[in-house]
Amino acid sequence: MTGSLASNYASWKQLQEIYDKDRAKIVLRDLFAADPQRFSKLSATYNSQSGPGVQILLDYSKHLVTEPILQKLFNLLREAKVEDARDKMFSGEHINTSEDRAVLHVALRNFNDFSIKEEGVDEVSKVLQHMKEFSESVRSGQWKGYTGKTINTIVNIGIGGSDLGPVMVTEALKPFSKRDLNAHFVSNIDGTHIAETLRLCDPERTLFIVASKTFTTQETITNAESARDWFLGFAKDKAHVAKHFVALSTNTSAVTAFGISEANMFQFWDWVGGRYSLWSAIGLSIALVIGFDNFEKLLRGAHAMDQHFKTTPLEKNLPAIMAALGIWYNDFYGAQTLALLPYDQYLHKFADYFQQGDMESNGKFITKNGDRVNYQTGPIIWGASGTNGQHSFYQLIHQGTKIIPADFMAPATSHNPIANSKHHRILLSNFFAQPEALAFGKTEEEVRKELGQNASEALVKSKVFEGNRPSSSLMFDKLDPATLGALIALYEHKIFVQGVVWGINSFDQMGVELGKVLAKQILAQLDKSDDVKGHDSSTTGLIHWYQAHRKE
Ligand SMILES: O=P(O)(O)OC[C@H]1O[C@H](O)[C@@H](O)[C@@H](O)[C@@H]1O
Repeated sequence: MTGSLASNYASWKQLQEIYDKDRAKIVLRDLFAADPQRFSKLSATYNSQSGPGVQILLDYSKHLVTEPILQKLFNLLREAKVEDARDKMFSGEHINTSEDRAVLHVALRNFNDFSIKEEGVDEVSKVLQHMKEFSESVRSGQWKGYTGKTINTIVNIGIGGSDLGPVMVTEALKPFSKRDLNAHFVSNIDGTHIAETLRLCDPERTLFIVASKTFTTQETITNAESARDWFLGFAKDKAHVAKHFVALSTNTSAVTAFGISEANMFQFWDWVGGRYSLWSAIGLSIALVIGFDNFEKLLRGAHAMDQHFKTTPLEKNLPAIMAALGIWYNDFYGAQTLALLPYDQYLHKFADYFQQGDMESNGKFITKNGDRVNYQTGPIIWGASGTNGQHSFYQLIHQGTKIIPADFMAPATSHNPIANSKHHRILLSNFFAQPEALAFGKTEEEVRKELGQNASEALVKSKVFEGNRPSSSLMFDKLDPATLGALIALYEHKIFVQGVVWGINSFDQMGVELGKVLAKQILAQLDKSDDVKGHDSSTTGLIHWYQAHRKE
């Protein structure tokens, strides 16, 4: 079986030929010199067609592409039937084939716009209403803890998709937050995480949000049980749990078995993937922190990007353009990674968030048909906010031996225009300078001119920047809820398009399961050295060393 492999497409083969034959000719200095219109040709502006107005500029002119290459990349998307797959997703077809599920995070932010027939979709607005009422009652002080005090701290207990989205979004939208409501996020099973968080909490004024799609995740359930034990150490009476614990889940029976009543449960559905769930009840901590109206703006911003993705021809479709460029580097240039580099401190968790979003979605070597791919699939996602990264890893991006495509992003206006916007102007000058330096570098001739005749050969060589290092630049007005919603949806759909081209299922996560199963087996063997069975000598040796050294 090789029918499902992307490398069989005619356009893939043509792209390979171009790469093999012409890549030495793809030089950004020359391409820009030859065409003064390159920026206007290879940039696109997104204007939201609904919801709060959002504009995003995508400049992709500093990429190692020509117009014919781009055309071939769009041909590839068409050959892979991206538009067809997109329509299937939006109509609720079970495109998550291995789990026989629809993929409908778009339905969570749809506001009854597209017609989608799938069980649960008609309950979305009811859950949103529940989230609205609950978040308003906590924020207004109407909701009281067991001693009649208002809530001043929320603790979201969840991991993976039930943690990273709320963490990233609440950080990104801090300017919209209720500053006197503390928000903490506990994810790691390491007892240090919950212990250090509980030190910051007053049991009379803390609300725990247990966020787990399955409600069986070992880390989350263990952390939630420890939080409940800690709480009952003060409150004593189990009846008080109802005032301090709520659950976000698809699993009603497990939630009630934990002791949280159905009235305090916020439901979602199996067609919401964990890493696509911040739009669902999993976003409750977001609604609590920024208020429901802002949460709704986040959803509306994402929905407007959904409309763009659904209706815009591929050549002007931002997610499709970004997906196409990613494929060019990943599959032809052999790039291993994609760096996400936001020049906005509020986006400092953006790369962490899309590490799961992209890598859990497209880190697959088997196609939906069961073929092993003979090309690269999802990239390694990493990054940090600017300008911090410049003082750490940018050296390698500029002068290292690897090609590292990067997405730079920045707002035109800062939420904190302190010192007369001096900080923001310095920040943005870096945001403009880095992609320029990466693309155009510094030639030997330029270095010699700068250093003068007496400079040693070695010094001259060490200061040469080859350039031709590709990047996108994304700009938006100001980081507000709708803009963030649009940005997240943009990357979600980029991931989707790439998954379709590679022929993989971007919506299961079988790879996460093996580690979980093995850890459970080992947990049962940790007490006695004789119980340690069925492992290789390395694993056995490590467990024995732990057993000989532990002090508790
Ligand atoms: O919300 P849950 O069910 O606790 O899952 C949390 C996480 O578990 C696993 O790591 C994966 O399945 C992730 O996709 C998921 O986000």
